[in-house]
Amino acid sequence: MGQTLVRLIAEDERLTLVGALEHANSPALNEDAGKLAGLDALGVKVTDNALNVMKDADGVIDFSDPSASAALSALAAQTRIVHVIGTTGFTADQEAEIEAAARHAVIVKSGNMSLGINLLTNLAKQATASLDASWDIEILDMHHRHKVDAPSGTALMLAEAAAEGRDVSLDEVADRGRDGLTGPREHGAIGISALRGGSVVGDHQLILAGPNERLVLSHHAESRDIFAQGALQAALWGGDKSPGLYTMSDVLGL
Ligand SMILES: NC(=O)C1=CN([C@@H]2O[C@H](COP(=O)(O)OP(=O)(O)OC[C@H]3O[C@@H](n4cnc5c(N)ncnc54)[C@H](OP(=O)(O)O)[C@@H]3O)[C@@H](O)[C@H]2O)C=CC1
Ligand SMILES: O=C(O)C1=N[C@H](C(=O)O)C[C@H](O)C1
Repeated sequence: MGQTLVRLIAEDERLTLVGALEHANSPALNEDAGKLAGLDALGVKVTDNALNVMKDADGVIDFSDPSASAALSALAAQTRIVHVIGTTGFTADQEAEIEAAARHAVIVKSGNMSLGINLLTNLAKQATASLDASWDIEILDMHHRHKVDAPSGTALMLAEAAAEGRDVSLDEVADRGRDGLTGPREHGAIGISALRGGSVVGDHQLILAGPNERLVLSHHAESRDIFAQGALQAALWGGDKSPGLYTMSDVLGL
């Protein structure tokens, strides 16, 4: 995602790349961010000194790792810049750290930055609010073989929306990953499953399996550009907002 962002920022005259961050052991340190993204040199060297970069920036766009994103949110609070978080796979404690940082910085966080998925999330809520619990809800994600977290952040967004539509707590009804002699499906459960393989950018389905009919809401990401475009839109949107924790629905006005 870093390389995709560098490319799209270089193409957008509203935006200037002032830094590119990696961790202290990254082989990319001191490399030119433009060259790493397959462009001409941009004169921006990759660094692990986040504070140094952030003090000169209006925003930081972050698709990295949960502990890195939680730490970065504290620096965003310190430097008062917009923090766009696309990273997925947070623990409850890391979510709480980000919420605390959002008292001092504009933080836009979403498990999926694309317009299509954020619209689908609304549709998921509408569909599950309209159908009773005789319709079983199953959510499926498929991603490339390099993805390290499961289920995807998007699958969890869809599950939250489905639970909200049905007016139940996701924690109480989520059924994550079946294996072995599971017994019959729990009435009212929201099933969440993950497939990994190949170079799939990101496929999601919300399946409503009812008595004698099945409704499938699905989204296929065809390029990672859609996530980067959403993140850049969020960074620009956040520029004149008050500190707080926002979502892509806020950015898109959905
Ligand atoms: N919300 C959305 O729309 C999207 C979210 N994502 C999420 O974004 C995250 C990253 O995805 P992706 O780009 O595919 O993953 P990659 O592994 O390709 O990129 C993550 C990068 O972050 C680096 N990194 C790890 N720790 C730190 C740190 N402490 N400080 C700075 N950089 C660090 C990694 O370095 P190294 O490889 O050396 O460890 C790597 O270069 C994932 O959580 C993914 O689920 C992805 C796409 C869209
Ligand atoms: O890791 C990815 O690639 C993606 N992660 C996000 C997720 O966990 O939902 C968004 C997108 O599907 C790509």
